[in-house]
Amino acid sequence: MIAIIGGGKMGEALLAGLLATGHDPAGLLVTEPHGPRAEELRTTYGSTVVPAAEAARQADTLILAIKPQDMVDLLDTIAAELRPGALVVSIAAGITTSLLEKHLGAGIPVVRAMPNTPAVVGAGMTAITGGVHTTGDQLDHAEALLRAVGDVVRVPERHMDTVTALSGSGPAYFYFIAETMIEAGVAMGMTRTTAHRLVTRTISGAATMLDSSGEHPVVLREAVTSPGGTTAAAVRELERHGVRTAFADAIEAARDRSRDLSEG
Ligand SMILES: NC(=O)C1=CN([C@@H]2O[C@H](COP(=O)(O)OP(=O)(O)OC[C@H]3O[C@@H](n4cnc5c(N)ncnc54)[C@H](OP(=O)(O)O)[C@@H]3O)[C@@H](O)[C@H]2O)C=CC1
Ligand SMILES: O=C(O)[C@@H]1CCC=N1
Repeated sequence: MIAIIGGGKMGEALLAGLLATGHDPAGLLVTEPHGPRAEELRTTYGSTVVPAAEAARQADTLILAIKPQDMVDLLDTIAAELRPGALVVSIAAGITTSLLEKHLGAGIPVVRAMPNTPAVVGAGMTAITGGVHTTGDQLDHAEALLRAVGDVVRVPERHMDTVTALSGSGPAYFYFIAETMIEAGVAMGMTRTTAHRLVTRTISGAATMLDSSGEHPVVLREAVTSPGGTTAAAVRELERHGVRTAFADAIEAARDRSRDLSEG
């Protein structure tokens, strides 16, 4: 039995992704304290919604998908209820394996994972790292579970805050770019529907090409940049406005915020 504790944005993305890839709804429990939200998850996914302590008593694998700020209270609630041998996977930004271990008690195997919302369409990117009591088989199990909703990499824990800044928050940066490009098209007189289609397909086409070609993005960008042409004019404006530095600073800020979250 798998329990997803926290039926918010990311908990739902994992739930939807696992169900879409053939997980039996009867083998999935959800914990969600907010009544209307719990009802929505019941009706949309046929989920069984139970309190956290009950989920801990029943599940072999618990996925903790609550806010980092709520984590310590939840760990203290479930610690005494866990089934022997249960694996606890936290997807909370900034929450370290040592904090999980400290509150869950001696010997509990934990995995710190950082997924992203494209998991909902099976195109997630997740990084995982194990705690001191986690065996290779348990890490394999967590990887197999998350692989159902996308790609998975293993990283040393010291990189998890950087992962959070790159791929955890990453989809938001692309939605921000998409939003900005669509608005630019609308400002130039194009219909919102057409601008949306042009931008969406351009982003997904560029991402597919980047992924499948294995080329460095600079090579692909140069292929778009005709001498004396439109792209060169656009890129010069991006550089003039410091967009490269803005991205680097934004990603560092996300990394630093992830570090802060482990301090409560
Ligand atoms: N959103 C994203 O793209 C990603 C998020 N994450 C991580 O996932 C976690 C959840 O984020 P997100 O889904 O965005 O946040 P949300 O606020 O959408 O979801 C959190 C959910 O957990 C519920 N909750 C709060 N306390 C408990 C509890 N004790 N037991 C069970 N459920 C509880 C909340 O209910 P209520 O609102 O009533 O408090 C809410 O529905 C965070 O730790 C975040 O760092 C990781 C990767 C990507
Ligand atoms: O914004 C956040 O804190 C979470 C973690 C990564 C993506 N969303």
